[in-house]
Amino acid sequence: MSSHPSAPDVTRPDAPGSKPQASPPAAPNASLERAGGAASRQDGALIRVNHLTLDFPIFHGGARSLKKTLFRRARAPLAKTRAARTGGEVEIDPNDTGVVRVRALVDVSFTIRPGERIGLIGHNGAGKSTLLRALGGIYEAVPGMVTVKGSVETLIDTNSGMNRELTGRENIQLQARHKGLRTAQLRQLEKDVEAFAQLGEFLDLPVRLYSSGMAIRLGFALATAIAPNILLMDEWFMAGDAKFQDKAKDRLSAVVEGADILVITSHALNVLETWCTRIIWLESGRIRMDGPTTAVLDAYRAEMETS
Ligand SMILES: Nc1ncnc2c1ncn2[C@@H]1O[C@H](COP(=O)(O)OP(=O)(O)OP(=O)(O)O)[C@@H](O)[C@H]1O
Repeated sequence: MSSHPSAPDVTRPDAPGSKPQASPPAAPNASLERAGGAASRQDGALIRVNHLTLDFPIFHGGARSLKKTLFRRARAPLAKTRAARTGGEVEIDPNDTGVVRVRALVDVSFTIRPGERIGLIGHNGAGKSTLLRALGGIYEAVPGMVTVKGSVETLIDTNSGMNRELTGRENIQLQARHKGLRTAQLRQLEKDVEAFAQLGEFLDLPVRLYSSGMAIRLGFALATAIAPNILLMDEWFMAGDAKFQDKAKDRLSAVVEGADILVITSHALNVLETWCTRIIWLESGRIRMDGPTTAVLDAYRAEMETS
C-alpha cells in the first residue's frame, strides 16, 4: 500500500499547509496540456514529462532541530548508502532560508506512448505517488513540465473527487455530470456501480459514514466504470476483503486492457511483471533506471539482495 492511501488532496495531516511547488523546467517546452476525453486511439494518448522537479515546503514546529541537522550534514556530509534511502532529499531552500523543503521529484523526464504499460518502483518515499499525482493533475506542474493527452482516470485516492457529505448515489450522479454523460448513460453508470460495489442501503447514505473498505468499493467501482485512455493507479486497489479483491482484479484487467496507457505504482513486483511492458525505477526523486520490465526488475532485485 502507498503510505498515504486516503489523503484526499495536496496536504498531508502531518504537514499542514504543505503544498508542492514545481520548480521551473531546466529547458522550456510545450505548454501544459490536459485534454480530458479528447483523444481517440487514432489521435494517440500521450504522456510527456519534461524536467519535472517538485518540492514540498515544510513548515512545522520541529523545523529548528531539523535545520540544525541539515546544517551539520552540510558541513560533514555522510555517505548515505543506497540501501538506507527513505524519502526524498530534505534540504534548506536556497531561495528562502526560512523554509525547509522535501525534493520529491528531481529533473524527471520521460515520454509514454500508446500501448505502453508503465510500472513505477522504488524505495518508500522515492516519489512514485507524487509522480502519479502530478500526471493525474492532482499536483499542478509548471506549464511545459507535464503534458497529458487523452481522458485520464485516476485510481489514486479512494476519496479523490468524492464529496463525503453526499451519498454514494449522489456522488455517482455528480461524477456523471462532470464527465458530461447524458441521462440514459447516467442511469447505466448508476446501475453498474451499484451492482459492482454492493453497498446495499449504504449507497443512499453519506460517504463520510463509510468504512475505508466501503469507500474503496465505491471509488473503485466508479473509476473503473468507464474505460479511460489513460489509467493512473496506485496499489491501494489491493485493499478490500478477499472476495472484493477477486472481483476487482477481473474488472481491473478489463480496464487495463482497454486503456491506451497504464501507469501503476506498486511494491508487488509480480503484479508489475504481469501487467507492465516498461518500468521506471525512482530513487530519492530521480530516475535511477527506465527500460523493459525484465531488465529493470532484475537490476532492482539484484540491488535489493546486495543491500
Ligand atoms: N503532502 C506532502 N507534504 C510533504 N512531503 C510530502 C508530501 N507528499 C509526499 N511528500 C514527501 O515526498 C517524498 C515522496 O513521497 P511519495 O509519497 O511520492 O513516495 P512513494 O515513492 O510513493 O513512497 P511509498 O512507497 O512509501 O508509498 C517523501 O519524502 C515524502 O515525505
